[in-house]
Amino acid sequence: MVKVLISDKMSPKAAEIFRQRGIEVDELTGMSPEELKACIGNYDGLAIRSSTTATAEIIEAATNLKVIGRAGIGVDNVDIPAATAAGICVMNTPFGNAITTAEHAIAMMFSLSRHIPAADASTQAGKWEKSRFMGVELYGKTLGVIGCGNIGSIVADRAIGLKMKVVAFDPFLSPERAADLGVEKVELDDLFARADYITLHTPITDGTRNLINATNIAKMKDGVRIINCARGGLVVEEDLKAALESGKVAGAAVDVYSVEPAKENVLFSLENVVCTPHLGASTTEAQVNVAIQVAEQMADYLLVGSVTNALNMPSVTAEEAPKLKPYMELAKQLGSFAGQVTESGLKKVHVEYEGQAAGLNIKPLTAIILQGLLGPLMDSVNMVNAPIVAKERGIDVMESISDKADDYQTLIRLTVTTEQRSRDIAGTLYGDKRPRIVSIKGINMEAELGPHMLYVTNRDKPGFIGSLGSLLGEAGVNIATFHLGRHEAQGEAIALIEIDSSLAEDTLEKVRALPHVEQVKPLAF
Ligand SMILES: NC(=O)c1ccc[n+]([C@@H]2O[C@H](COP(=O)([O-])OP(=O)(O)OC[C@H]3O[C@@H](n4cnc5c(N)ncnc54)[C@H](O)[C@@H]3O)[C@@H](O)[C@H]2O)c1
Ligand SMILES: O=C(O)[C@H](O)COP(=O)(O)O
Repeated sequence: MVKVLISDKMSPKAAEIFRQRGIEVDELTGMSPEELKACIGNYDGLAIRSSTTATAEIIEAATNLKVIGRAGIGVDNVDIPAATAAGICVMNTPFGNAITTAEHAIAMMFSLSRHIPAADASTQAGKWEKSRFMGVELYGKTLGVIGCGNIGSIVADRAIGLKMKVVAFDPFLSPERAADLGVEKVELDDLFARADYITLHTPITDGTRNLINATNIAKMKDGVRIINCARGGLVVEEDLKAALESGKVAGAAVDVYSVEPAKENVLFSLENVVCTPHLGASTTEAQVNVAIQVAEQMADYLLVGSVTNALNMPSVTAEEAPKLKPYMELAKQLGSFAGQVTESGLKKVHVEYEGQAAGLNIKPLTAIILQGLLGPLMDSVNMVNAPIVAKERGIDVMESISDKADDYQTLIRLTVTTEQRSRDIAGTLYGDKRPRIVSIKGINMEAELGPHMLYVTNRDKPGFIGSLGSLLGEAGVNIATFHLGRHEAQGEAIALIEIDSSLAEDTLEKVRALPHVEQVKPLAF
């Protein structure tokens, strides 16, 4: 039975959905990394929020893991390259908590402007410090949004509703989208120079880490207020502390920290700082949204093979998954066949999808062809990492589609170019949806591949088939099917033979020694 571990506190909806879909669920929250490492090998899926860190070490121990689902947006707590290398799909729920987080940023902006947390504490302590908590209006102020994606654009929309002027810096924000949102797209230094409030909504990347540092703070307006509901690592906390103490920055509202859980932090106890414990996504609505979404996505992946919101593999809808299934098998066979007969450095791979195959979602099919192709040549290649491995090895991968498939309704043709030669193999599916190989090196044949195959290329001469049959018979090897093809009489010919057991090395040598034989390869599928 498929098993999933929920290792962070999540709406009960997630476990409910897994169980409804016939998946066994354990909810073990608050585990130490050692405890997680000890048990992760039992699970096919891992559902997390931000408290669990899926390190390379955890992933190495996750010998059965197929999917990590993040009930939320940020995946900086998952070692995606390690997951990819291990063939584990990593998915998140990119929209489920966006409104909630944007609302938190707006709430933080108000809290900061009107000192609400400090005023609340003071008032409830019996003081009546009316003059201590003089605030500022948001009306007419300029808000600088850094990162204008899902959350940043909702923040911008709400701020425009509050009659603020919004300027945004985001290298991927198109002028059209900026116009639609009603924001002014600006360069970063311009934003620093103009904003009364700055709110951060980028992921943490090499380009955004430590973005709010002493140098950039110096470019900001005196009395600027900064809101961070994205990731702690965007801010050099010591630099922000110094700027808050000097008054350069009038206030900061902080939901996320460089180290979490933040039991202590240099920003704590400063008069003009408002802090929340990573609450951006913590509303009933958002948590139900992300829990339902992550459980459905993970269950779909584990049970149906559909892929939604994955960060390291192509998407496959639930509707596409059953249609793709037999093609996946065909793609795997084509790739694996080519990989097993390829002996020198791969330079180029061309996959042609013809007829009905041309109408499919071809990305996952190409990925599985590459897995089959590279698998016999290198360790640890899987459908998730195969396209990356191919790119890293400098293998040029080309895909093309054509409505026409000559004699077939549907066809996939794989052409592999090595340092020495080009080889092609094509396959189809008939009504029974079982893959058939219909051409190898341009020689037509029709073969189903079994677990043990023998691939022989030879000159087409009388007597060859008999002597091969006798040799296998004498070696006690039973022939299940025998497929032949040739270019022309006496020309290049191919025999593809399914045998009931693998061949011993000495038998293989005898086959190689038969007259007119050019190449002999045992193949396993
Ligand atoms: N506090 C919370 O609880 C909470 C909740 C949800 C999300 N988040 C954080 O918020 C971040 C943003 O979420 P989102 O859904 O809006 O993501 P998103 O991917 O929709 O938007 C991020 C935007 O940042 C932009 N960007 C990337 N590099 C940039 C750079 N160097 N400078 C400026 N912009 C840059 C991207 O182009 C993109 O438009 C997430 O990565 C996550 O870490 C925090
Ligand atoms: O990236 C996110 O979705 C937020 O940081 C929310 O994190 P959480 O699920 O731990 O609240």
